[in-house]
Amino acid sequence: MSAYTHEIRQQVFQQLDQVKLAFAARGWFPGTSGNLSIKISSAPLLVAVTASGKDKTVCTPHDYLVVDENSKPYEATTLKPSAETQIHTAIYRNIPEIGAVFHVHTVPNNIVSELYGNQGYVTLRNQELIKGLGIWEEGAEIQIPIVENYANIPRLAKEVERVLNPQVPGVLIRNHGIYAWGKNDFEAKRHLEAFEFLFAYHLQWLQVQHIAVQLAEQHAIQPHNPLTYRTAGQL
Ligand SMILES: CSCCC(=O)C(=O)COP(=O)(O)O
Ligand SMILES: [Zn+2]
Repeated sequence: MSAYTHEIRQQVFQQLDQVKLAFAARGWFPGTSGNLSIKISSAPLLVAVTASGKDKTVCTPHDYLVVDENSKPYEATTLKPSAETQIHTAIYRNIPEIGAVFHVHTVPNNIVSELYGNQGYVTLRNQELIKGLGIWEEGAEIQIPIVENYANIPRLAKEVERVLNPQVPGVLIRNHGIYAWGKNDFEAKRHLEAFEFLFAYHLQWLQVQHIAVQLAEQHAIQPHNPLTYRTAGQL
């Protein structure tokens, strides 16, 4: 990472704008939810992060600020960093090679987090898009950690820190959303998109499976697809 300059800050803010508008176009920031960050430097840790409570469907000169390793503004500003900045800095501290952390609230990530919240993780397998997470082995199976949605952000950040697995670039917060990261903004975006596809697929598959079982019962036949016999948690 380069040393901090005004030019670098502007460049990183522009990168954040691009990611923000792409996610906003998908409706991934309902009700001002979500936050984004890109690392500017590792030593000292400096991170450009979204300001709290902003409408993320638009771009203004007051959307981002730079924070330090303590999640405090690095320069004088009237902007407040995202209320969840400590989760971002905790992830950067624990996985030093990453360069971007993105957080969105979507219906699929919320439902999956609730469905498997008691278990503390969701297992996904048999999906090509697991490769989108940078996991290329054949027949890969991944477990995405799920933590409780503590209102106390330092506690929530500690909980996220506790379950971090550098092999799986994301953590779900129950009935809240997902944090995903990557070595840069391009990779973090790819990871987040892959997670969201996998969650949407998983939920639709559960619905189709349910319909297949109902139809089979109505017609007193075995459901056609052998995958139907897997338990939901294994899908
Ligand atoms: C209105 S959503 C509740 C807060 C939240 O979960 C979130 O992601 C946005 O918080 P921020 O302070 O980053 O705007
Ligand atoms: Zn949030």
